[in-house]
Amino acid sequence: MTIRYPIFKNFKCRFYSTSSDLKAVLKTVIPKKLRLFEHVKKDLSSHQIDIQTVGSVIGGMRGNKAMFWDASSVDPNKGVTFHGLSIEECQDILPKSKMELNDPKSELLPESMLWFLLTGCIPSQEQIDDFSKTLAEHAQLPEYVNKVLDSLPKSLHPMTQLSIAISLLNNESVFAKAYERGIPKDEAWEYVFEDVINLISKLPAIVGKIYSNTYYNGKELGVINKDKDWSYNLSSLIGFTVDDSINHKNLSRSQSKDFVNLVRLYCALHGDHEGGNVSAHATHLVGSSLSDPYLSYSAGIQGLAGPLHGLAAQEVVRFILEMKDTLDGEVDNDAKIEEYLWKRLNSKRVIPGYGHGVLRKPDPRFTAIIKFGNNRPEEFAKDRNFQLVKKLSQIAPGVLAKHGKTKNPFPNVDSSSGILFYHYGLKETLFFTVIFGASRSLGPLSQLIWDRIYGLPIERPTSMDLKTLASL
Ligand SMILES: CC(=O)SCCNC(=O)CCNC(=O)[C@H](O)C(C)(C)COP(=O)(O)OP(=O)(O)OC[C@H]1O[C@@H](n2cnc3c(N)ncnc32)[C@H](O)[C@@H]1OP(=O)(O)O
Ligand SMILES: O=C([O-])CC(=O)C(=O)O
Repeated sequence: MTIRYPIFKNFKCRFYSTSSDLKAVLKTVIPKKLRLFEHVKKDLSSHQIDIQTVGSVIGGMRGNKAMFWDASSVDPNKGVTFHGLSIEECQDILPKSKMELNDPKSELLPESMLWFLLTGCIPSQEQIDDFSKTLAEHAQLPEYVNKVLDSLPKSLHPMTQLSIAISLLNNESVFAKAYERGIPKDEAWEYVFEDVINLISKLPAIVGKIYSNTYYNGKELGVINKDKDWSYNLSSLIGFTVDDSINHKNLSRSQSKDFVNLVRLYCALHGDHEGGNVSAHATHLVGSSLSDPYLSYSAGIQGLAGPLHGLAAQEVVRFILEMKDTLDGEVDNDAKIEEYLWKRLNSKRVIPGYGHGVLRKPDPRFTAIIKFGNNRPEEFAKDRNFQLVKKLSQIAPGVLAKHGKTKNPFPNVDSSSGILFYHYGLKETLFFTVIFGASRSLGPLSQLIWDRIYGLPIERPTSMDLKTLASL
């Protein structure tokens, strides 16, 4: 058995376990983390971190270091790191599909990212092969979830359907049942763990069902293959694989492989972005009242469904397509693009896919996704939408800087991803954020398990009224 130990600086997993049982591996990591947590709680609780300002209280708590989140952090200039590793480092070191080990274009698996986020340990290929199988074995949806999804109007936004499906699964919650029965606080995480794995296992089937119901009259588009990874199965269930789906977009074998790898990359990269973003924060907040993982993540999904957050993924594609029409296909006409952007800004609308609450440089996730397209010139060299996305990333920062409002005129992750899915035939723009919703489960739900391991309290900040603020 090959075991891949972490090779990066400052990154040691002393209690590395070869078990293919994720929970067993997690148990080896817990004691050390708990000791550190106890030290922080006991010895450092009164240490001051930052000065609180009125601007932050009325300004969306921007810059307020008020949350505890362990698996990822976001540097304004460098972007996200996962347990200290950059995107490229994760791409290099996290296990890929066992079927594509020798393919340089094969991407890291979201389940590898989940394992890493949760344990801080780099999983071996064998661990991930087994874990993918476990996820696939639990993928089937209970019949009542299918029935409720079937009963929803096709006009209901796919993100609303997603939050409904996830909420419904609260009926399965072993944590909620155990709590009702009465469990000691320090055992809660074990039930939360089970719910989290069950929920993540079922996301491909939920995504597939919503896609099929909304756009294909409920027709079965593909099946789960228990020997395949989570992203492959998600791709099959929306009809994009050659062997396990109807392949309704007539993708060649190589295009279908690309599509699956795009889903893998997209989902691994969108998995976590520290704790303060709306979807992560909402999941954490709701979970702090001991709502089970299904209810907590459903709240996260409802936050992701806002256009300033995850829904920007859909808004960008619509924006790019509309702009291309207006430009009459002249996607390299800088002057016309600038004019288009100014028209939008002057009508007091945002440029979707640009700006960020934390980042102050181009989002490295944007860059990684553009690289995915650049590495496939046979597909993307002539794709005018892709060309326009790249062109825009050269022109929009100058325009936004001149406009002078946004603190960050650079592209964020949402500005590139959708148009690549679009290229392979996934053209239903309202659906893009649903894939984001499947991926964002990785980080916030891992943190939710740790929230219960640490026994974090209910989140309850204090609010202030205008009169009090005005009198400061
Ligand atoms: C996965 C993700 O969630 S990534 C973000 C996805 N969202 C988008 O792409 C939507 C477009 N972007 C935005 O609306 C913002 O940049 C956000 C929501 C991402 C961040 O918001 P903030 O932290 O408040 O940004 P910032 O402090 O720079 O905002 C200052 C001003 O610039 C404006 N601004 C920020 N970004 C943009 C933009 N892309 N286009 C036009 N104006 C913008 C804000 O609306 C705000 O205007 P106001 O003073 O009239 O209220
Ligand atoms: O960090 C944020 O606020 C938004 C974002 O990019 C994400 O959640 O991925």
